[in-house]
Amino acid sequence: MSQELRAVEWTGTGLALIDQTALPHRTATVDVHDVDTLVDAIRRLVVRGAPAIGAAGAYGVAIALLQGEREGWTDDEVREAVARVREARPTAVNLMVCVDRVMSRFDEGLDAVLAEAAAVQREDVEANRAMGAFGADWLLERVGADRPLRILTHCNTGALATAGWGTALGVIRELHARGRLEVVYADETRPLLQGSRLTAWELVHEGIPHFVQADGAAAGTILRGEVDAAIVGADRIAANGDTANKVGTVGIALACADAGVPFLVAAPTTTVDLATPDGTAIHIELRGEDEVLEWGGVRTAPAGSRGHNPAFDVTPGRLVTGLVTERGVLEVSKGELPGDRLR
Ligand SMILES: CSC[C@H]1O[C@H](OP(=O)(O)O)[C@H](O)[C@@H]1O
Repeated sequence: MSQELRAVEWTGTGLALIDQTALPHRTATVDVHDVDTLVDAIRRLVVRGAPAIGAAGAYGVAIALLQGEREGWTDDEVREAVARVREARPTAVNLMVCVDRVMSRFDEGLDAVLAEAAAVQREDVEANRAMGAFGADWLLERVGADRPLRILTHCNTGALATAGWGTALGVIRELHARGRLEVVYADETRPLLQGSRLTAWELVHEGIPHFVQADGAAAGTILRGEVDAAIVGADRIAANGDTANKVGTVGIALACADAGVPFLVAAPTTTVDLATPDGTAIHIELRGEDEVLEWGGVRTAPAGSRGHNPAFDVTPGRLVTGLVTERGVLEVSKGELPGDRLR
């Protein structure tokens, strides 16, 4: 059920976004008919996940066009509104790539913009399905064809984070569909708990066996040999394979390297940014201090404490065993680099 849900849905006159801040205990949608509401929804992670915000940004061009018609905006004012959508979050390159792709059809009018946005969404689901197969094939061939696998993942990379099926969670779904998944260890993923709230919600709905664990448990789980591989998503992948992903990812990669456990990144090629040479050039979003100082509106840290809240970290390409894309698996740590292979 959850694998088929649509985090981003065009209604014909606007967007219906699953409100991911409300899950798992409440299902709600946010209806979007104007640019300010869309920018707010992206910034508050109502809609989140690199490919999902890419799809939302793609349709954001149509939202700006329709609002411009209602409010009598000039083309320049519509373009300025689209730029605010494009800049709503800085790290996930999918947002910029998808907005730019749809804007290439701006002068053809609303129908062309909607057709391009629909293509963005359709192609993302197709890419995720292909990634699922490539990733499952790679894992079963390299890690263990003789028994079901134990997989660790971080944050949420499922249908909620994409146009459908998922990236890393799409590989996990594929293993489960093939009867080759024993268990998933899902990091809760502080501070916004995308793992315990969203990944667990998707896994429960599909009967996929899993544990939710504290982020701090991940390295020990890996070093004790309790998982066969780790697989995560990505928000921006540089030409040398350095990968920006949810904060906490690099610790998992370091533990995998020490334990000799494969560390896989699953992402569509729309997440690869060949214009960024390496991870030092990736803008890491710093989010509000309160997200780490409180939970559910209740302050957990004492007054006087400051919050340090980078939303992502960068895993060096040398630690990426494999980059799973819709075009196959690049063994980045062995020198198969996105910049060489994906131009
Ligand atoms: C399928 S990409 C998901 C990617 O995006 C998440 O970030 P956020 O929840 O802040 O949008 C996280 O980095 C995931 O790996």
